Amino acid sequence: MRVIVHGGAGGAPDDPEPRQAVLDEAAARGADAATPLDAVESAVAVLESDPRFNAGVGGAVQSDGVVRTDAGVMTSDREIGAACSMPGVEHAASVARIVRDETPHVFVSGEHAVKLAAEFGVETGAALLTDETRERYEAEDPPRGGPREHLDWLASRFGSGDDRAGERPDDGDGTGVEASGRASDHDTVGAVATDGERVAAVTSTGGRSFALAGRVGDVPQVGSGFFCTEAGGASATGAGEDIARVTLSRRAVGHLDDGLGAQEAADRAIAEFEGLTGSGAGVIVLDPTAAGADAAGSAFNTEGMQTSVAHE
Ligand SMILES: NC(=O)C[C@H](N)C(=O)O
Repeated sequence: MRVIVHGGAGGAPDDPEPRQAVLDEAAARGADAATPLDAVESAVAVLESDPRFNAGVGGAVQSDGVVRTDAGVMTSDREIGAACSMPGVEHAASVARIVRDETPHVFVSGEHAVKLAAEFGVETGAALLTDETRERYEAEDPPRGGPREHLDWLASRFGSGDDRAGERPDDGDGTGVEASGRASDHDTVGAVATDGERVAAVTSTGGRSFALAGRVGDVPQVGSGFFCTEAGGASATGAGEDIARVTLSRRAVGHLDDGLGAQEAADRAIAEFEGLTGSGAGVIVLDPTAAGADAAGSAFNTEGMQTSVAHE
């Protein structure tokens, strides 16, 4: 099994070494699995349980002080499962897999996704809000009223929390965001795996900090946060609204379809994303037909995106 994982694109992390160790562990866990689908689920489960990443425990908080998780999974036979807006669900990717495996649907949301998780044995009621995230939220004078008050509150705050998803380094031309405040150590996670024939891709997240309660980004949207065909798979991270606008993962896999290698496909998809949106993102790509280092590619236009590749 060959597996590539990412720990999110955004600001440069304060503690890259311990984060890299967790990513390496996640990739190794995936490489041991029996199928590509088992591989991506087990790899991402390691990252969802680690508060250094913005998925599961340590996920981004929404405007009402609640962490809601989202995930999507797809396999090369074009079977899809996605689940979103789940408070208290650490392993969102496992719920996405349940949607794929156990329902005739491709996407289940909110309280019904949480009920589905509980009935199929995925833990619910987990404490996803860390003390650090709660303190940061409470320091922002949280809104009390309805969505209009929340929108006013988040106008200057959305995406400015620990995740800083999609933030690009300031290159002096005014298109980037000047690095300020605390560097990111929390970000979306994803994995792509192949056994040389079958492929699976998954992405899991807590979304973006200080988004409107109920906001759902690119991550559980097929073609945006994740995509997979016989040509290969991709998992994206970064500014979710912009990723959805250009269906970044579909774009990367489309370049594999057109005959590009994994690295070229990732590079081209990010170049196109930047050209179309001026925003920041990253993507990992896996090509089941390639061998060795050529099989995996990754690209980002943010300050950082850590990845790990393992092969069993
Ligand atoms: N950190 C991230 O990658 C955030 C994710 N793409 C979202 O917008 O929900």
